Amino acid sequence: MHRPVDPILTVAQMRAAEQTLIDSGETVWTLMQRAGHGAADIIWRICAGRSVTVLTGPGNNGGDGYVIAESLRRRGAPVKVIAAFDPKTEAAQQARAEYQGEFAEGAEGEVFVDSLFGSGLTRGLGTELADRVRHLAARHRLCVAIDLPSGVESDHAAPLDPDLPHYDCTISLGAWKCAHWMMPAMEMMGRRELVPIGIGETEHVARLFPKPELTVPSRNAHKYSRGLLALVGGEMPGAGVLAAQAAMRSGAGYVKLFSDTPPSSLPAELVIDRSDLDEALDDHRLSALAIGPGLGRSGRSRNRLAATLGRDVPTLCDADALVLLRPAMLEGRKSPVIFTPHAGELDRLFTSFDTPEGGRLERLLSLARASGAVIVAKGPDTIVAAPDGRVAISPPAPSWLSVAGTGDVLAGIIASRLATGCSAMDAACQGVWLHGEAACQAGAVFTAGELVSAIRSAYAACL
Ligand SMILES: NC(=O)C1=CN([C@@H]2O[C@H](COP(=O)(O)OP(=O)(O)OC[C@H]3O[C@@H](n4cnc5c(N)ncnc54)[C@H](OP(=O)(O)O)[C@@H]3O)[C@@H](O)[C@H]2O)[C@@H](O)CC1
Ligand SMILES: Nc1ncnc2c1ncn2[C@@H]1O[C@H](COP(=O)(O)OP(=O)(O)O)[C@@H](O)[C@H]1O
Repeated sequence: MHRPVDPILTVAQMRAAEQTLIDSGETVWTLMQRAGHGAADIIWRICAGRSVTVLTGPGNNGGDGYVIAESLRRRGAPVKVIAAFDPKTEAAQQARAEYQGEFAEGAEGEVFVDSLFGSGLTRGLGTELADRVRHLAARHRLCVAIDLPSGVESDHAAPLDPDLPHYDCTISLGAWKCAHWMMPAMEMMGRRELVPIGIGETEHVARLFPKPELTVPSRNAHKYSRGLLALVGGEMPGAGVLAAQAAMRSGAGYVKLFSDTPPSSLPAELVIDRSDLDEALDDHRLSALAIGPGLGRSGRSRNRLAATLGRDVPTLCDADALVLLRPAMLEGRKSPVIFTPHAGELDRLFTSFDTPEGGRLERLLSLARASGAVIVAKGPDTIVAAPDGRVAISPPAPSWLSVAGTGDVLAGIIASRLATGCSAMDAACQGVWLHGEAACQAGAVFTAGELVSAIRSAYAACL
């Protein structure tokens, strides 16, 4: 992936980025103007002449609200401001002074703009303010949050009060923040819009990963040059077959299943190697291995995992492999490893690798460093963390993925990308993206098998 991708900043990183702009000659006022006018452009399109109520707070987020209100007023939109606080910062006071429109105490209308608190939130709203926000949200047809919904602590993506409203649109100012893309807060955001305010390349905690750019096989490609992937099966080989079917559609030229007890019905193109695992693993042409789907948790399964990880070949571990995995099994390895845990498997990995408590991103990075593996933390907000400190967050995938077997499909896709020669980080990001896109293409209520069928069109969309 070579395209520039969107950085995601912590609140401290956002402040540092704003300070860099101020050091280069901008002022908070000019930045607020840029942010407010950019947000007003979006709200103007949303309100389409309908009445707008802007709730303002004491800080610069409130200041943005006044800039938005004045900008909409000048264009002829019916606007009212509800000032929950007097402005405290210089820029917010200036914005308040320039606003020439109406004020109200309470209002009903079409569009509610929440400009109460943004990244400066230091505590929960408390009953009175939270009630006020809920009440206003309920009395307007559309709700728009400026920068962040009020009451959301951004770095941990945490709503600090119960039952805060869900918004139709959240307009992020300057750069994305963690809460825009991480659960549980991301659920409240609605459509996300970003207003640039001139922030350049900056220190960031994570990136939002973009659509991968895949290529057609070279003219002289053959099955081995495109990558030989072996899925190491176990006690329940059906899951391995599902992963293999996904892998066969995700780039690798040759996919084998190492299993001495394969299911009776198999796709004709899937090659089964029933020989002793050590013998099968001796193939020097193997470009990647994957183990976990259907492995089981017996002593034999543990031995198969140890034998697999004992080969210094890029390897993906999923499902039962993550439960059986012990740090000693990775000793001496030089080739990359990818772990694809769901929340329960992730907790076990934190225990196995003695990962210190901490914020979610911090903890994933600690696990990546301790294990040397790229971690794909699956869920509604899949996060990929690498041992070198890189973190990428997936754009949200359809919740129809919450059905048995879709994790096996993801494991097959990522392992296939790994077999093609991608780095572990690229394989993980490309795989998660293809999986999410396949889910979009599959529509509603699909099975894991139907998701596999949709990989082809997801792949084609990346060529
Ligand atoms: N800086 C820039 O260059 C630009 C910044 N921009 C904008 O600024 C926003 C950040 O502004 P900000 O730092 O002033 O914080 P903001 O969210 O308005 O609130 C802080 C105030 O609220 C108060 N407070 C906090 N929590 C509270 C609670 N629960 N209940 C009650 N009070 C509470 C807190 O007071 P204190 O904690 O001291 O009591 C303080 O007075 C950012 O999101 C973006 O919209 C853009 O204009 C672009 C340029
Ligand atoms: N609510 C959801 N929204 C988006 N993606 C989801 C959701 N629930 C699960 N997924 C995705 O579906 C897959 C489920 O994987 P996993 O839990 O390992 O299932 P299984 O073990 O049954 O194959 C993961 O890729 C996960 O990110």
